[in-house]
Amino acid sequence: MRRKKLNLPLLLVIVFFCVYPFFSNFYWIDVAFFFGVYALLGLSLNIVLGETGLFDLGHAAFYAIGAYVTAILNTSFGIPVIWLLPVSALAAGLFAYIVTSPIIHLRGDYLCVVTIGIGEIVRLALINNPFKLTGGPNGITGIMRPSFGLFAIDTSIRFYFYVWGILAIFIICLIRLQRSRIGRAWNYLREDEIAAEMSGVDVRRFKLLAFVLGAALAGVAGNIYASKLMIVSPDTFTFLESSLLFCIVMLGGLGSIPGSVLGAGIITIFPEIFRVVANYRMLFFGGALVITMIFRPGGIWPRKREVIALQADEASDVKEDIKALKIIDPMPTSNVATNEDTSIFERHILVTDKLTMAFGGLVAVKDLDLVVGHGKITSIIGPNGAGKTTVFNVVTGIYKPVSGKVYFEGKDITGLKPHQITSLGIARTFQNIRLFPNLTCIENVMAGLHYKMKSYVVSSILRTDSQKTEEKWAFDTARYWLMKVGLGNVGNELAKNLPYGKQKMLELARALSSMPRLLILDEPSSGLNDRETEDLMIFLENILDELDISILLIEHDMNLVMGISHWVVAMDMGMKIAEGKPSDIYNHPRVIEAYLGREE
Ligand SMILES: Nc1ncnc2c1ncn2[C@@H]1O[C@H](COP(=O)(O)OP(=O)(O)OP(=O)(O)O)[C@@H](O)[C@H]1O
Repeated sequence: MRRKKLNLPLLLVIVFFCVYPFFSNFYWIDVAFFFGVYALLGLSLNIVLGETGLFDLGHAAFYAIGAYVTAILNTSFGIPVIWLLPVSALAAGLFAYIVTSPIIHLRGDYLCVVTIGIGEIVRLALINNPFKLTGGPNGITGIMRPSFGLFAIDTSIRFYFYVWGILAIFIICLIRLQRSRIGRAWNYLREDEIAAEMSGVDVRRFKLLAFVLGAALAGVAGNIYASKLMIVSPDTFTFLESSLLFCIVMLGGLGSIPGSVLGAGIITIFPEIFRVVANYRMLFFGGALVITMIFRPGGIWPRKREVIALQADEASDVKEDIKALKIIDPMPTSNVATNEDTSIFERHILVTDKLTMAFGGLVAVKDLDLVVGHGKITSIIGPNGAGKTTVFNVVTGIYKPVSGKVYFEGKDITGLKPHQITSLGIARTFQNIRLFPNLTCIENVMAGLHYKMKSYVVSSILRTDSQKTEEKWAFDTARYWLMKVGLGNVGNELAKNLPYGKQKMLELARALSSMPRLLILDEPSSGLNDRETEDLMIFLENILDELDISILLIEHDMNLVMGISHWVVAMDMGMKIAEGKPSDIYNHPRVIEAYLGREE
């Protein structure tokens, strides 16, 4: 799948870093050591801020936890610093889990403010020393140096290789995570949380994972820092430190591993070169950040999406038989109740019972009884504001209904989260396309396969055989669906670069890739020209024949509705006003009245 070739620039960089300390003085070796520590910190924040898009301006708190756990356990209990490396990571990760769990639903500036608060609480706790553990404002001294048996890390050169060795290991791990289901899930939710959730990504879980892993890595940096300086004090873990880490990621490039390392280099080396004006360094970084944001909004070294070989000759081994793509089809686990009365549920894949949804005083959907037949196309029509999209949002779990029930294949799915509903076999598209614009088309389609995949952190880092098989399956399946919707030749293109009509088809491919049994389409033909709409009609009829699928759609294009629907439901002001075969609904007086108004 991936072309492997010798990366000469990378090789030269590695050689340079290996020989650098032998041609440098102690001062500059120590600068390079701190460069390494900041690179670790930058990469740790990059997981949260860059990959996942979560604004964390209190990251120094996790760094502090790692440093203080090392300092306390080493000075009080004599536990060797090297053993405390994983302990610091665990402690910082656990702390992150505890403090971010209650606030993980927050976004943007709200999250930013709360993380600043977390950073300040930790710093003040270290100063106030409530449990007489942290040494108050003076901190803790006398931390031992790390050692591997008799080999002590006690010189500048050894510390240099120690930190860069650990950094190299983490970079490899992070690259592997980036190219796995986990990295993609982080990117999906950074791009569009609702679309990610609707594609089957458990958004809360992956946000927490980003915080925990980011904090654990910062904890490792804290341990290394404490063992080098042999002292820790609260002045190191200030809001300014968190802002510097923020600068590293923003300057380097969001989500870019080399960018974070480069950003760390800028933050550590520049103040040393311009020591005379060191007092103005924050001014410099602020200015640099503003200039970068204006001229290179993606950062100095933005992340390039991986280009995966998609040659036509490779396409021949993709099986046309869709059933063959169900290689991994885990039975979705669900704890939903099964309704005993099976008669209506045998004939209909989706049933809503007296569904009501209100926004404040506005009742958008009222007592709606809706059924969608197995293997049929059911359309909902109605004037603007009739409540059609709200029905979709309730069925797919984006909104919780005020009252009423939603049954899918006889199971009560009311109130389940969108990703749980997706994993049960419902997929949807949105009225205003919701793609992951900065990801490639193939990555967009792979989102639909996320919930069927099992690999997690360890298997992704170790690249186990099952993880590689799963990745290949996801890639082949996504490529199949891209070809199926006529986008086989744009797999590596960023979704945002596609014309509107193709974006619609890409969204459809993403929904279909999850192999849903119910496909929900919100105005699929809006923005398409006549030719494209006709192609869409043929496509929908074909997939209905080919797949074991039912379709529910909202549409304003009456030619499409009347042309392909088996059943039409008309809504007005949140209520069902008529339903029946397309020919019955077309001339139905209540429907005409809803669209055109009552004749005086
Ligand atoms: N999140 C929300 N908050 C408040 N009001 C909402 C929200 N979503 C929808 N509404 C209101 O609910 C009513 C129904 O909206 P809905 O989008 O479901 O209609 P629709 O039939 O899909 O219309 P259209 O064809 O224009 O998309 C409208 O009055 C709308 O303003």
